[in-house]
Parts: sequence; structure tokens; C-alpha cells
Amino acid sequence: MLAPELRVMRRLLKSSLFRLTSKSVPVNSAYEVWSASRSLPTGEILVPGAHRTVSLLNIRLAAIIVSTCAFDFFSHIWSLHPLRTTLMLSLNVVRSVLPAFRGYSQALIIDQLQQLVTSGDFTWSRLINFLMTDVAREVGRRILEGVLETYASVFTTISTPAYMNLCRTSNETIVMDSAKFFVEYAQLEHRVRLDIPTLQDPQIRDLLAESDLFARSFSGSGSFGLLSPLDCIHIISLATEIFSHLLLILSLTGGPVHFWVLLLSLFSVTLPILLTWIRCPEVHSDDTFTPREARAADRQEKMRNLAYDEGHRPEIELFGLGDWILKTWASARKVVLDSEHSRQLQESSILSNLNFSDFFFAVQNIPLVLLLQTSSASLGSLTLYRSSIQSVILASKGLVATCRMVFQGIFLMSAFCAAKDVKPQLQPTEEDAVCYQPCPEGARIEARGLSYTYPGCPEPALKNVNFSLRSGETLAIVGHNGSGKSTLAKVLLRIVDCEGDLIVNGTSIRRYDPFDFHQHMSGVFQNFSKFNSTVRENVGFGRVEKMSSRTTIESAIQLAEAQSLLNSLPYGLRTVLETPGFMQYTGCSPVRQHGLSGGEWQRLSLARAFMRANEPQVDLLLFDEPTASLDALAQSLIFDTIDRISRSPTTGTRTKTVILITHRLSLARRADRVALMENGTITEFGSHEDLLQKDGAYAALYRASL
Ligand SMILES: Nc1ncnc2c1ncn2[C@@H]1O[C@H](COP(=O)(O)OP(=O)(O)OP(=O)(O)O)[C@@H](O)[C@H]1O
Repeated sequence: MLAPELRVMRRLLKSSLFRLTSKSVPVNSAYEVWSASRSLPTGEILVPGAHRTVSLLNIRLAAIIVSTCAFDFFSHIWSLHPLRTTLMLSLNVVRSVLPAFRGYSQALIIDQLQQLVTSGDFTWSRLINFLMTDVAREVGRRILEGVLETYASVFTTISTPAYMNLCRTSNETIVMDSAKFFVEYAQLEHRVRLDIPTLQDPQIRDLLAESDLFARSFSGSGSFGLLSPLDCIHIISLATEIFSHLLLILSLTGGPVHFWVLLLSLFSVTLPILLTWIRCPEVHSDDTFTPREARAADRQEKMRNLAYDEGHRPEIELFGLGDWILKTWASARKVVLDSEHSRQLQESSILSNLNFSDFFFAVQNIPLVLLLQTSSASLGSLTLYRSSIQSVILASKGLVATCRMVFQGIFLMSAFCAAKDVKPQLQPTEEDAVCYQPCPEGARIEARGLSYTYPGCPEPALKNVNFSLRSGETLAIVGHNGSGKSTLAKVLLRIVDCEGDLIVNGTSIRRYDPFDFHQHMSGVFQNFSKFNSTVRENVGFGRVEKMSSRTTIESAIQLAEAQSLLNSLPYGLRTVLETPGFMQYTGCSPVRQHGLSGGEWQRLSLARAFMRANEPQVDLLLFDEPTASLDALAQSLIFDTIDRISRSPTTGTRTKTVILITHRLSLARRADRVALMENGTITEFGSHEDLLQKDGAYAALYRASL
């Protein structure tokens, strides 16, 4: 918890900084600032991770980000370990002053030695005495410095939160680890809570990609060319180091002449650094890939993945894709290399090729020469001057490089903060949201004018779909390939949004929280998942709270007619299943995995659905081609099981509504209602007998299937 004074101060700082910065930039949220920083004056959009130029607009945007999210972010990080973080910051500042002190005490020793030698009464005993006192004091001081550093590193007495059960070695590691944990957890949370329509939005994808980069910047200083916000302490350390050295240099060069010479010297120190800024072209090398270059980079990566992915290996061999992969990769790689080369040429201006270092070195020696002229100049002060100047040069270079990286990091931070605020598109507003009330006789469904177009597609996959289903009815959806059956399943299961109204149990589906809604249904997707995991997890994912219950998992497996499969597996439920293209490692050796046939995988997907299907709160079951890979006998048994599950075990009355998508018309005819889909819409709807009597497209399809 922050102290109230600190909170007031933070609010004041935030509002004044925001007022100062947002005047000329019309942005309100982290998302808008992030968006604005990606747009180039040419209208192009930067690819995720591209560097932002150091322009006036971007500096303003960076200041807005600092005023809108950085305070909150840092105060959160600080609140994880207030004492440790404060200690870490303080020690870094103290450590950065130490080099100047070190130089100063070295100079003192040199001066005293010089005095001893030049005073005229040098004796060996006086030298030994000097070594025993002054040098020993310096050694003692250094030991103390070392102890301070060690103390800073092993300060581990403060308790760590229980969730951070990681191996600790130093105070800084603890602070960094907790920050890393917080950021990575938040990043994972952003991903997990967003729904498919939100994740399909290209802007959101880019936002999450940059937010990912921000989270990765915590994995180690400077990795991926990024710095985490915690590395900002380097800026403070470097600035303190420069400042302390400058003070020393100033104290050495008294008088107006020396002052101007010192200015000249400092100018010569900073000029090379300034030149590196000027050398930066208006558009930075990494900033803009042209669409062609971005496509080439993408293609190059795809080809690389194809070559490495073992899941694709059989078809790559069967269809002889090796040469094609190599050729495509090579042409894409050439485009990428050419673009990198042309950028390098643009960057290598004449300035970069001029070597001024000798000249600057000479300029920095002018004050040294002047110092030598003065009677007060001692060997110690000369040594101190030289070492301090060198330290200023090094620290200034480090400061510029760190500032640049932090500048980029600020924009990634805006992506991270904006990602936190992205609302899942399917989530109803708080005022609109209602709890799903399951119907004990099965869900009632009414679809009015449902339409859906996949993002980026010109044609809708669903067009004006209308039907209604009473509680406990079974509906079989049939139709040719591509007629829209699976798309309708996704709409009914609230995986994607659609136009029109879908009323379930008397309430628009849009008013249900998708998480709540999904608690009351179960089913199998046409492209169900094959998890690279044990049998227990592959089935238990259907109801994670029962994952540890052997009997629940085994009875679900039994319902899916997969008991004999389980018995044949070498480690039963613990057998790790092999999914194409995924090799699991423990230590350095691959885990022994067990492959399954298509039909066996399908049985496990059914078992997963049955884990939840039996639950009384579930009132809707939807199976999209659940038996496509099963033999005829298994198909019939599974349909019997689905029918049994959808009824009360005591009275036999229907308790769940069932929707079944299938190409097997012999099974579809067992449903209460049949819907025939053509070109994205339902063209015939009724009982099997009604539709046969109608003698339309369904009747023709049915006759053809016999
Ligand atoms: N992710 C997608 N992006 C764009 N278009 C898609 C996508 N998925 C499906 N489509 C298109 O939507 C239409 C309906 O596809 P859908 O999968 O719903 O058909 P289906 O009736 O289930 O086919 P099948 O019987 O082969 O499973 C098709 O034209 C298909 O090309």
C-alpha cells in the first residue's frame, strides 16, 4: 500500500505531466498513444517491435505514456517488495559514486608518494611507513566497498511471497524476479482472457506482440535489444557517475581559463556521442519494413518453420516439398538481406566513417597541459583528471545507449498497459450481463437471421439462418462441404459473434458472460485439440476440477468406448501421447510418447466432452462430426451414448438439447429435427419424414447416401 502523501504526489505529478504533454497530441488512453506511435507520416504502420524514431512527436507520446502508465506500473512493481526495491535503488546510486571516490583516493596516494620522493628527505623506513598506513587504509576502504557490494547482493532476510517459490541469490535478483513474474503473469492473463474475435483483430495482435516483447525484456538486461523498465536504474547510476566525475574534474580545474578549456574538453567528450544521434536517419533502420519486405520476412520464417516442424515431415517427403521450401526461403531471404543492406548503406553516412577519436583525445589533453603549467598541479590530480575524463566518456556512451533503449521500452510499456485494458469482444457490459439459467428439460434455442463473415473474407459463411429448437429436442445439421455447418456450431457455442439474434432460454446470447455460458454446455469441435500431454489430461481438460478423479476420467473413457484403448496403453492414464510435430523433453532426453490412430484420438475427444456432458447444469450438447473417424459399430454406440446422456437416468425424459453435425444421414434420421444447410443458410428444416415427403434436396441427399 502506498502512503497517502505518496499517492497525492503521484496524482499531482501525473496530471501536471499529462497536461504538459497532451496539449498537442489528441490522445486519451495508452492504446491511442501506442497506436499513434506506430503511424508514420506516410500513412504506413510500423511492424510490431519496430523502433520509434526520436522525433518531437514521439518524445511527447513517450512523456504521455510516462504520465499515464509508468507511474502505475512502477508503483505496482515497487509494492511487490518496497524495502528491497528501495534498497536496490539506493545501493545502485551509492555504487555509482564509488568510482569517483576510488579515483580521488588513488590521486591522494599518488600525491603523497610524490611528496615523499620529491621532499628531499626520502628514507626507506618512511616509504614502508607510508605503505603500512595510507596504502593499507586504501586497501581497507576497498574491502569495505566489497563488503557493501556483497551485502547488497546477499540481502535475503526479508521474507518473499509464497507464490514466488524460486531460488534466490541476491536482493536484486529477488526484485527482478518478482517484477518478471508479475509481468509474465499479466501477459499470460491478457492472452487467456481474450476471446477469438478479439484475438483475430490485427491491431490487437500487434498490440499483444509488442506487449510480449515488453514481458520478454524482463528476461535479462538488454536481451532482444530491449531494456526492462527496471533497467532504468542504470540511467540514474550512470548519471550519478558522470555527475560525480564532473565534480571532481571541476574541482581540479580552477580559474576562468581552465573553465573554458574544461568546457571545450567536455564538448570534445560529448561530440562523438552527439554525432551518433545525428547519424541516426530520420527513419531508423528497423523502423519500417515495406509491405514487400515484411511479407518476405514472414515467408522466410514460415519456410524455416516448415523445415523444422516434424509434424509436416511426412507430407513434405510425400509431396517432395524440400526443393520448393529451399527455393522459397532463398528468394525471401535475399529480399530481407537486400533491405538490410540498403538500410546499412543509408546509415553509413560520411560522418560515421570519419575517425575523430585521435583529435578528441588530443583536445581532452589541453586541460592536462594547462594543469601541468600551474604550480598546484600534482601527479595525483593529473592521474585523476585522465581517469575521470575516461570514465565520463564511457558513462556518457552507456547513458546514451541506455536512454535509446529505454525510449523504445516506453512504447512497449504502452502496449503492455493497453493490452491490460482490452475488453474481450464477446463480454457483455456490466449493465447488460445476466446469469445463464439452465433449463432442466434442455436448452431452448431460437435463431433469427444469423449471419457471419470471417474476418477478411468478402463473402459471408452464414447467411440469414433461422430455426428454433424446443427444450430436449435433438437436431441433426447436414449439408455439403463448406455449407456453413461448423461455422453455425461456432456461433451457437459463442466462440464467434454474429449478426442477428440468438436467443437461448429466452435471453439473447449476447447478455451471457461466455465463461458462464460455456459452463452449461459440452461438445466436440470438428478440429478438436490433440494435447501433447498424458491421457489423463487429454480427457480431464473437459472438467479440470475432476482431473485428479480416476473414476470420473475412467467412466468418461468408458462412455467414449475407449476402455480397451486405455488398457492397451503402456502407462494407462499416465501415458504421454504423441502429437505431430511436438517432441517433449525432460532434461536432455526426449520423453517416450505413444502415438494414437485418428479414431483413437476422436474417442479421447469424446471422452473429454463426456467429462462434463453428464453434469446436471449442462443443458446443451453440440457435437461437430464426432464420429467421422470411427467405424460403423462405434458410431452407432456413441450415438446411443449421446442419447442416453441427454436423458434423465431415472425417468428417461430429455434433460439436454442435442445438436449434431454429421455427414452420416443414417444417423441424422434418428434426430427429432433435421436442418439441411446450403450456401451458408438452412434451406430445409423439419423431421426426417417431413423432409423425405417434401422430396427436396435433403431427400435427394438421403437417397444418394443409401
Ligand atoms: N477460418 C476461416 N476463415 C475464412 N473462411 C472460413 C474459415 N473457416 C471456414 N471458412 C469458410 O466458411 C465456409 C463454411 O465453412 P464451414 O467449415 O462452416 O463448412 P462445413 O459445412 O462445416 O464444411 P465441412 O462439411 O467440410 O466440415 C466455407 O466456405 C469455408 O471456406
